[in-house]
Amino acid sequence: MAWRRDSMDTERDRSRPPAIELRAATRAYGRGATAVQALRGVDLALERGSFTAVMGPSGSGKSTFLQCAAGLDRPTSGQVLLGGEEITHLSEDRLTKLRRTRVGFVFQSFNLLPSLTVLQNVLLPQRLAGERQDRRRAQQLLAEVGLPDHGSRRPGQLSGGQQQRVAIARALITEPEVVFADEPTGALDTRTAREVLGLLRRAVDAMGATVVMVTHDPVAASHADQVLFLADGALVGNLWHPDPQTVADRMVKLTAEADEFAGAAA
Ligand SMILES: Nc1ncnc2c1ncn2[C@@H]1O[C@H](COP(=O)(O)OP(=O)(O)OP(=O)(O)O)[C@@H](O)[C@H]1O
Repeated sequence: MAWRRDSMDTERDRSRPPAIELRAATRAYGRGATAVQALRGVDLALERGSFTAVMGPSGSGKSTFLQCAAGLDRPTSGQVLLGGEEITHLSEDRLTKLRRTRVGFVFQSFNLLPSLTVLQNVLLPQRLAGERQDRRRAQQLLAEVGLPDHGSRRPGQLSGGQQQRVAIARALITEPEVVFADEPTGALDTRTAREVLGLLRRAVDAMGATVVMVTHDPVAASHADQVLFLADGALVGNLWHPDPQTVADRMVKLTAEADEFAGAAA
């Protein structure tokens, strides 16, 4: 059963390196006096089988963090390790391969290819990586996300929530080390959003997937094990076992501080 992980896996996980690690990661856009410090020395390690939400005021560096951690962008200095392997200095070709096989992505806008069937979309990462396309696993994943009979349809024939379920199946097909989700519920209504978050939670609990999710929504964040808070490019706090109200209170405080800072700088 694709969702179940056995206790042996849990034992093994303890002796394995973190799924993702950042060491003193910085990212500056531009140079000299006009440079923007989007990340200012971020240190963190996220264990395999964990679900982490990343929050922060607008412009705090969440997208930059996600892009550097996922190998879509390179930090200006510092290191990013995926499953213990330093990826900062990999060639473009190797980074591209890594993104196709060792990292999964779920985007706000689903990003399915409209001309492919649902099943072909799920298989796309394996196809792009030149790997054997495991139709059985793709079908199984579609069943797991509640779409057992939708494989031959086109994305345009599905609702937004169903498309996001397909995107989750696609993100899991290669058994990636980390699934990065960027506002995965931003385009969904409340009930559908809850279902999608429940699926991400199940992927972590039952499959041992590791999920890192950027979100503005305290309710979405409360599905994670931990929330990391970013402000002005730095990690300024975290919250284990988050509840929506505590997350919302922290965000109000951080946003007020960011506005105050921006006001003082203007
Ligand atoms: N390509 C770029 N060139 C210059 N500055 C950039 C670039 N991308 C981001 N920035 C700046 O870096 C900082 C962090 O941006 P980032 O998009 O990572 O923040 P964010 O927390 O994801 O914001 P939001 O919640 O609004 O999406 C901001 O000051 C932003 O203006």
